[in-house]
Order: sequence, then structure tokens, then C-alpha cells
Amino acid sequence: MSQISNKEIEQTLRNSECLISSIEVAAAYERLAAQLNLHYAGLNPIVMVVMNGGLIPAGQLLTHLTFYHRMHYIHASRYRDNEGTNELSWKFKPDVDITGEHVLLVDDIFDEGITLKAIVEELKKENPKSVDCCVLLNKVHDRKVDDFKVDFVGLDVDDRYVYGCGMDFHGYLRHLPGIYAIKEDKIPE
Ligand SMILES: O=P(O)(O)OC[C@H]1O[C@H](OP(=O)(O)OP(=O)(O)O)[C@H](O)[C@@H]1O
Ligand code: HPA
Repeated sequence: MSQISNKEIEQTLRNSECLISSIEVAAAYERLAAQLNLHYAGLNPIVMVVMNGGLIPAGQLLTHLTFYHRMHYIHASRYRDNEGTNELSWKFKPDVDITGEHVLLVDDIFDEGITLKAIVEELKKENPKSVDCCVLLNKVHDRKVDDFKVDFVGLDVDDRYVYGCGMDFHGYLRHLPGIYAIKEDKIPE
């Protein structure tokens, strides 16, 4: 992803509105961690971070976990092929044997679900004991992939392009501690 100027980023921040505050996000991590702590108590799972977006949610969640776990990462991204269909491009497949293991995927957002559905399908080929998905955000719309649901959701978010908490605006602003979107009247035509 190519660089954009600091001026453009500052303009973006001025045109942004906060949809979910850092306080609400922090509370969501605590709620999610409480659910995960109940579910995984004694199960000794592998927590697999879906890079890049899952990095910050996982980092925040992991400090609240009370069950023993190992941490790995996976890197896959959606792209549109020449036919306009969504494909998943693998950048890093985990180099860990997950056969017979409980696996918890952690990502930032469940949008259409293309990414997590494809990752889960791929991981299931290795016969893990379980594969579950935890996301900070669920984007609310009716364009989800068929026959797939995530298991642990922090918060619902409106059907807008959002950034912060791991999610990027042209590769930037993943570090923002709340969830932001461009103000409706500032979205370019
Ligand atoms: O539910 P979906 O419609 O599949 O979209 C969600 C996925 O898209 C984003 O990743 P992206 O491929 O943009 O890469 P990134 O993690 O590097 O931002 C996000 O981090 C999720 O993994
Ligand atoms: O709204 C979004 N923001 C950032 N990355 C994303 N990937 C899917 N949806 C989004």
C-alpha cells in the first residue's frame, strides 16, 4: 500500500467522526475476554491472530485471558480476481500442526465474512478439535457469506467503512483506540 502524505492523513482525521469510543471498545474487550475465559478454561487452545487487522484486538484481549494458550498468526487477505469474485490470497500459513488442537482465530472485523470463512475452511482440512472466531466488530448488513457465523463478537457497527482498533484507512490509522468513519457529508462523491 503506497504512502499518503501527513497532510492527507490530518485531513482524514478532521473529516472523521467517532462511532465507538475507546472506553466502549475497552469494555468490549473485557466482555469478550470474560466469555473466552469461560469457554476455553482448561482447553489449552492455540490463539491465532489474523494479520494485520487482528493484531491490535488480539494484543488487547490477550492481556485479559486467564486460560493457558499458545499464540500464532496467519496472514490472508481478500482480493478481487479478474472475474470480480472474491479470492483469498495467503501471505502466511501457520507453521504449526493444529491437528487435534482447539484453535481460536482473532480478527478485527466480520464484514462480509469472506476472509474468516475461507480461513476456517482451510484450517478445518487439518482436523483441529475446534476452530472458533472472535472479532472485535460485526458490521451490520445483509451481505454476509452463506453458512458461516462467528462465535464471539465484541460490538456491532454500522454499515460504513471504519478504521481504528486494527482497521486501516489506506494502510494508516490502525492505531486509533476508538472506531472512526468519514463523516457522511465529507465522503467524496
Ligand atoms: O469479512 P470480510 O469482508 O472478509 O472483511 C474482513 C477482513 O478484511 C480485513 O482484512 P484485509 O484483507 O483488508 O487485510 P488487513 O487485515 O491487512 O487490513 C479485516 O482485517 C478482516 O480480516
Ligand atoms: O470497514 C472496514 N474497515 C477496514 N477494513 C475492512 N475490511 C473489511 N471491512 C473493513
